[in-house]
Amino acid sequence: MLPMAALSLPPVRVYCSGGAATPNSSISNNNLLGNHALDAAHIRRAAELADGSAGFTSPHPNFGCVIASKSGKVAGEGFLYAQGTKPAEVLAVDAAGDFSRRATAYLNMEPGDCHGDHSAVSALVQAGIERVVIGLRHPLQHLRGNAIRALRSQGLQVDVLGEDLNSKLIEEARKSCLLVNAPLICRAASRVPFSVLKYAMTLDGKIAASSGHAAWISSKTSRNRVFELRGRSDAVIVGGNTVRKDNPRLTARHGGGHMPMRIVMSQTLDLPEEAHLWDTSDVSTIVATQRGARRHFQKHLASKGIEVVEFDILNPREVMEYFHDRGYLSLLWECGGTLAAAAISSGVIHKVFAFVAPKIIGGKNAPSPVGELGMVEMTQAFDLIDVCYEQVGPDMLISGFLQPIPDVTPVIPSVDETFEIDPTVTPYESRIIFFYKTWDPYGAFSNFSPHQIKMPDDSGDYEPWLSVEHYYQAQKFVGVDDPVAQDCVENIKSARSPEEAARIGRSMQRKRPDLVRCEWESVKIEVMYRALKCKFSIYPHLNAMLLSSAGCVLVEASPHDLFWGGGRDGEGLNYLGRLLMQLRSEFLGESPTSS
Ligand SMILES: NC(=O)C1=CN([C@@H]2O[C@H](COP(=O)(O)OP(=O)(O)OC[C@H]3O[C@@H](n4cnc5c(N)ncnc54)[C@H](OP(=O)(O)O)[C@@H]3O)[C@@H](O)[C@H]2O)C=CC1
Ligand SMILES: Nc1c(N[C@@H]2O[C@H](COP(=O)(O)O)[C@@H](O)[C@H]2O)[nH]c(=O)[nH]c1=O
Repeated sequence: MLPMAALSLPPVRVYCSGGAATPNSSISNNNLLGNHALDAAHIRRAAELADGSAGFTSPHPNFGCVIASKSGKVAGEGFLYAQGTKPAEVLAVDAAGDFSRRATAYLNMEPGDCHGDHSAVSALVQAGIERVVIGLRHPLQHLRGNAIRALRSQGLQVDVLGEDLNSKLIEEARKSCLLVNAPLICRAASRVPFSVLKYAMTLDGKIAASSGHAAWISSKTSRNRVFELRGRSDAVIVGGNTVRKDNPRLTARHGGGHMPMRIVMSQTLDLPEEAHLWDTSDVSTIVATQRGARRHFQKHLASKGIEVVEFDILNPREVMEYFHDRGYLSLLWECGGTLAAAAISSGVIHKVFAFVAPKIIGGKNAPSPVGELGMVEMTQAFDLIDVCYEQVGPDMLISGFLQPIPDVTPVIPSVDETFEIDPTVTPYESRIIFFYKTWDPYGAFSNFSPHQIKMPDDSGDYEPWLSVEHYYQAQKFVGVDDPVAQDCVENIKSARSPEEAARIGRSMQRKRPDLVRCEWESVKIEVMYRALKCKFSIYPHLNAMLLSSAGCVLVEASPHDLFWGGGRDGEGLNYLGRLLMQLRSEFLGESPTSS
């Protein structure tokens, strides 16, 4: 896990995703702290907890929860480990047990019950929580205010920082909540993924020698820290020249954690035939290029399993908008100064991590971290915000925001607020319903939504599966007479999140295609249909959501999965959307062909 200094929070480490607090918790003496101080301290702790899965799972909205008894003592804690795992609130009330009665729950962020099952809200209500203190309203428009309203309607007192509670201490606590979900907030407001530019430079401001040699400027300790930063990202990006000069791997070698994808931006596509990035056995690579660039080389990359995405104009903003639509939350730029300058100029970089090594290399033509920005006076320089200084081994790490974390309150009104402004606006009604990420409206249509299903095994006994994705991925290897395939089924089954299940299934399929059952291509649609039918039969609220979409075309907005998804420009087959529509017709008693 990345030390909390990366978020400017106190350096508290969290090792488990749920658990009872130690009896001599430091936040226990109500007499010493005023009410605001106590609220602020517990909210800060919830924010620390929320960061607990960083580096272990792919980036997702971060939730932490602290349950404190009347005396102010911590009775239970929890955090969301991964998308699709138990909500922080459920873990915390479980850990607190009977101490939850009449207790106060502290949440760094309003729960985003995106699947209509309100499990976080229900857990708090059923546990007998009396008061809920919330650090931040949910930044996503379609979720903002829903849980707060639901809790209040159940008679719980809800205090939101900055609305119901105001003071300097509260403001500081709220800041920790903003920091721990900065990627989500920045993404929601700017419609591009949260982007961090990271570089290592010498004391005289060079990122390589004049020859282009750069290994290594920063110390091993700093480079280990970079592995952790990579583990917190959906993808790492470099420019074509860094591939040519460094032949990087860009993997997160921090020990069993989340592995980001690799993205190369190259206009010319004049890239080496062989490169570490073309080895996709552990993690995939996407090359973003100019439309029409070196088609034969595109074919060469495709033959190695590299996805090539063509852009009419290859600039950082277009590329970032594309990856936003593809669901990416957080990206790490590890490019040289040329691409870094283009990215800063187009306003897509939110944060900078600069490792400064106490070395001098000199060199008139040695590259620097940021190329031409067109500024002529020092007064034009960008001032970083919320700057942190930290010594890492012999190096100094300076980090800060290039843009302030947006205040989502006035920018993104809730659905209710929108409706109050313009009653003709019905945000959920459109002829086509796109769904993709589970936190999107209609995210429950995704196979990654955390809804357990029960499916019959070979002998007809019903077995539980944590999600449709778990079941679907495992079916690829079921019945194959090889211990590796059988292990893989078990690993998928016990994967903690749908994303992890997908990663295990896809990577095994890529590495060992011989272990995939031979009839898979002809049965996979049927497998998916049965799993979906179970999911939408056993959860009444999902069934209602599906039926409420009658009349709308359902499209899984996956730009890269051209079989189950709709593709970037509608070129995908959208089999997931089709199956859901078929199922909807079946539930409505219409003939499946009518949809
Ligand atoms: N110390 C450190 O932290 C780091 C050091 N380095 C060092 O930096 C040097 C490379 O620096 P640099 O040449 O700046 O490398 P970049 O990573 O910035 O690559 C530049 C390339 O990015 C591609 N590109 C795609 N779109 C754009 C765009 N819109 N604007 C600009 N470029 C675009 C082009 O590739 P194409 O030509 O293929 O079309 C361009 O040549 C190497 O010596 C490397 O070792 C690199 C990264 C980090
Ligand atoms: N030289 C340099 C860095 N360079 C960055 O790291 C990449 C190499 O990554 P990998 O192949 O995974 O080890 C390289 O292409 C460039 O993006 N990073 C640092 O933290 N410190 C350093 O001194």
